Amino acid sequence: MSELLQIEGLAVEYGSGGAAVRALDGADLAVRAGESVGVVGESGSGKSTLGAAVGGLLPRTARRTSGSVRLDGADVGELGPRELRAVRRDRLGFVFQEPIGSLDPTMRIGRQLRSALRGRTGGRPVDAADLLARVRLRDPERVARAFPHQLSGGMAQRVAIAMAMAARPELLVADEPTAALDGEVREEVLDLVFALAEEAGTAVLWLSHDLPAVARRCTRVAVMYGGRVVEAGAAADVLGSPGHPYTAALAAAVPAAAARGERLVPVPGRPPVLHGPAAGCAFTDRCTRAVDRCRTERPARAAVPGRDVLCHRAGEPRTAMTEVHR
Ligand SMILES: Nc1ncnc2c1ncn2[C@@H]1O[C@H](COP(=O)(O)OP(=O)(O)OP(=O)(O)O)[C@@H](O)[C@H]1O
Repeated sequence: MSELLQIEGLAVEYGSGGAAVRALDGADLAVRAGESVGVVGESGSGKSTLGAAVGGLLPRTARRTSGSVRLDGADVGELGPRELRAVRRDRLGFVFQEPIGSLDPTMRIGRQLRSALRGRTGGRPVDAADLLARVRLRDPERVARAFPHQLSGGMAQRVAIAMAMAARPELLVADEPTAALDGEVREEVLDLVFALAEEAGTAVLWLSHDLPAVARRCTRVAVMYGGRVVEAGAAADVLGSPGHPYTAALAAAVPAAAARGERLVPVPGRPPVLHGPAAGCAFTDRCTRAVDRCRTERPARAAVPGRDVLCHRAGEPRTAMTEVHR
């Protein structure tokens, strides 16, 4: 399968001068057509910046300092505003944490759907109620007549999903789409996202804090730390036998481990805020396996079968890696 999305060595900084925050520090990620990839990491690891860069949606204060984001081989960063708008309209869909933010408070939902989808349905007229029914909203006619403030969070997110998926995009970027929702609604909304994506053959890039939830729904997982993807591979492999000490720590902190009587071990310390390229591995200060070179030498992709791991010690036996955090 060919890569639909290919991110290579992507570095993005917010602001300028010595105070600039380096949100991405050479991130690599590939997504194939139709597959679902979960990107997990603590707050500040760079997930949202990565997602925004995919659609050329970075704010004005952000600057790409190196690397590339390619969609079917074309560098998104090199596109002019018009081409970029066309890519976003025809090939990409976005769903964010706060659906209300992507809806116009002054316009009824039906009208917003029609206006957002004008020119995106291959000449077919936009049937707002039908689109709303497809995201399993009850009484879609009534929802179409409603204003955004009249909807619950879950309903508004379904509307946002309807907008994002109506043109059957090749790639849906879902940035914590359920973080603001309650447990049951959260699962329903996630079910919906993945069902619609599967039906349309849409690849999903899901940015999340929740490693086990991602492992349940995604074929592949990418773990971010300090603005880099430190481990990527098949979901079951990455969670089942982590190759990076940070992934091992995240996996060990999963509540299911507690249910089995194992001790939960959070990662002591805080993630870094970078003001330039990390000299070595950004996880060094929190890593119980760090050696001298971790501090001074940036880890390159290690040769671990079936996955990409950025760790100087990745070639060592996995059992030793997981024991550390138990
Ligand atoms: N608009 C901005 N201006 C300045 N710094 C920013 C901006 N957006 C993000 N950052 C910084 O960039 C780094 C990466 O943030 P980002 O939001 O991409 O991470 P994240 O993993 O998505 O976090 P969260 O899960 O909290 O959304 C952080 O240090 C953050 O403070």
